[in-house]
Amino acid sequence: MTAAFGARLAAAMDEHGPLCVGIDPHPGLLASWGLPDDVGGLREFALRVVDVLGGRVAALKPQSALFERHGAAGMAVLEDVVSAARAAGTLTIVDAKRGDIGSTMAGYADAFLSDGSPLAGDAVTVSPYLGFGSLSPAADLAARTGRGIFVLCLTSNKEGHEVQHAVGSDGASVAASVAAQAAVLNAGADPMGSVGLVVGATVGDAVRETGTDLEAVNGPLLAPGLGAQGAGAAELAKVFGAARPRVLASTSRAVLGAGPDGLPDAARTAADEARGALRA
Ligand SMILES: O=c1ccn([C@@H]2O[C@H](COP(=O)(O)O)[C@@H](O)[C@H]2O)c(=O)[nH]1
Repeated sequence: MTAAFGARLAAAMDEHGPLCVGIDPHPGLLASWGLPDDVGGLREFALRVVDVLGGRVAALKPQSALFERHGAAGMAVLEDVVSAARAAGTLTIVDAKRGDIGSTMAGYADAFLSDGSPLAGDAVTVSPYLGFGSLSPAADLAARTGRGIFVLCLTSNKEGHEVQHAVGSDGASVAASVAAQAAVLNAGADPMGSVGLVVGATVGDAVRETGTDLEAVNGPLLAPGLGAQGAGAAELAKVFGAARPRVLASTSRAVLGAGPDGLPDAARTAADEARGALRA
């Protein structure tokens, strides 16, 4: 039986440091790598990232949107990325941000979390804005297959504020409520559970302002926003406070922009910065 995602991610972070590199094949990045913005360019770019960084970072995070924009052939490349990363022994978090009513969520869960699905990496990002309970099919299937989910909690974009800081009739903010429900699913897991949260490194004081208890979550905290979105080591340390040991810092364009030859150094520097910032 495969070990639970939380345990596998904790081991990968111990071995490689707390860095996840996003595979975001933006048209501008393809151009800067001298590649065409077509499915051939996409394939070369994405598989090169896996080839160079596989076995060097805790996780890779392919951004589904940038594969989907190439249609079915782009999705086939995403499947190849997941498979190549698995062969390299590197965890993948497919950043697809899926969320729907429970019956449809079961379909997304099958696609991204079931054994034998070519799109199933080790974890997938999901959106709780149809209600946290609507994610149950994904949380249940992830638990059964040793995979994980990352639930959007405090996203790195400024527009997330209007939804995530809103306060419900119980007096709790939406973000705090998402975190509390993740904590229930992770209760008792050791070294940590497989239900993670997405909390941007750019969110400033939002954790405190929303009363979100990240320490209680007992799951991984995926922190995008480093580099291209403006956050650095200082922001990372400040946002997460005492929850730092469970943070998986994530960066895409800032590392990918170094080009294929510069990738190893850029990833190493980013990993060192994240490790320094998150050392408790
Ligand atoms: O709150 C969130 C959730 C997800 N993301 C994703 O992470 C990467 C960030 O890319 P950069 O190039 O490092 O800015 C991208 O795929 C986003 O969709 C996020 O940024 N914020």
